[in-house]
Amino acid sequence: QTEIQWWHAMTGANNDVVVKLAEEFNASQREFRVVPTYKGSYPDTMNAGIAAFRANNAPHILQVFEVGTATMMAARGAIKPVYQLMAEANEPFDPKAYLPAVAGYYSTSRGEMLSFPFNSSSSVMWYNKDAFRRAGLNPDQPPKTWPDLFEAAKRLRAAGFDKCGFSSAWITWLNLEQFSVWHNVPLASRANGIDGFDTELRFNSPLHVRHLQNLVELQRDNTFSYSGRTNTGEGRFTSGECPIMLTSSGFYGNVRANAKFEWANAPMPYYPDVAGAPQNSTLGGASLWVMGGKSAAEYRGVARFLTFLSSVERQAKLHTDSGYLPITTAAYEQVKASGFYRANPYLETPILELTNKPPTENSRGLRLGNMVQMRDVWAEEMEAALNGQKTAQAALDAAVSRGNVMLRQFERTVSR
Ligand SMILES: O=P(O)(O)OC[C@H](O)CO
Repeated sequence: QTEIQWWHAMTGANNDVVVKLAEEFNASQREFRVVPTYKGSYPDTMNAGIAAFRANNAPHILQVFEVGTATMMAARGAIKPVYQLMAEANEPFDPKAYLPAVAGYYSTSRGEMLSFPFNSSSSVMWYNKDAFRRAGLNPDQPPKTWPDLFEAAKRLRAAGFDKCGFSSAWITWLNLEQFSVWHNVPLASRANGIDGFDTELRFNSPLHVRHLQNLVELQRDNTFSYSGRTNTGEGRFTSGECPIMLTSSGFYGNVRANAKFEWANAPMPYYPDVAGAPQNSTLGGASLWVMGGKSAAEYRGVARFLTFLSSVERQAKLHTDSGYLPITTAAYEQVKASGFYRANPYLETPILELTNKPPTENSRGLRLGNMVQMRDVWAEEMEAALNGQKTAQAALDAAVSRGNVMLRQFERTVSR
């Protein structure tokens, strides 16, 4: 049997999904064996994959979150483009089968899909309906705007959620990246880097500063409570500590398994005085990158596995089990036709956000080199504001200028 190593970053209910998919594939044929291995958070998994490639012992398949896309795309020798892999192995593969937002994210400007969409998400607002009742808030009318959310969070705090009125996982994803896209303001020039690596960061605008300043002020009495740079703080929602948590739609599996209260989700909030908001959201989650330098037999196995993952039934199930998106049009249509969303409307929230309006230059997506490292710098600066060490303006100015230096470093690396 030829072994196919699959490194991933999924925990809890989503780890179960990954393990089950590998088991099903292994049971469906005898030639190949897919071995999934959890390698830590998204940044850790990506770093482990890159380090292993340098040491000549990369896995065959590496799950990389959306922020690693530009880096992986530029790492030409290190990866085997998926469109090429599938063509060489004579496996059917049609980029047009995917939802346009999904295909666009992982394709070159020539329409070549370089990685395989697996778990695409968008960010939503999860909320605890029981907590809303306790605070005298209508559980069927979640806040739509940031000012409404702040008011609701104050009421929740006063009703006993004194450690956390609301919180956000992935601080930069929700409060800089999706925030910019949702408000149709640039995170960076050149369509957020999609039109070229010669892009400059733009998120120190008055709107961005106002939002961070609001978080800083609300944090003084725990109306807002910081939950870190990745998704490790999400458990504060399921434990009941934070009654509102902004994070991925892919949190669904863990919410369903662990929350002991009635819950729902709703679209991300927006500032109502921003013309055109809400715009549309952009893609989160991850895709599968096939690593370079493997044998023809191994690549045949990888291609077979990707075909296995492409079945409409399997994609529909991945969506309804995990809250990640139905990434193909066929899977979405199948789930819609089954009436599933009538009973589970919260699984459609991220799709409605993504397709809320036709995308603009500011909302097609993001493609920034060195973004994994940049996110740490952005978060560090936001933390400095939240800790009272810097003003919101100074923090975002520093995040932008430090980030621009990293963008120029990346540009020099790719043009070499
Ligand atoms: O929790 P996920 O898998 O939807 O990922 C969230 C963000 O996209 C990470 O950058």
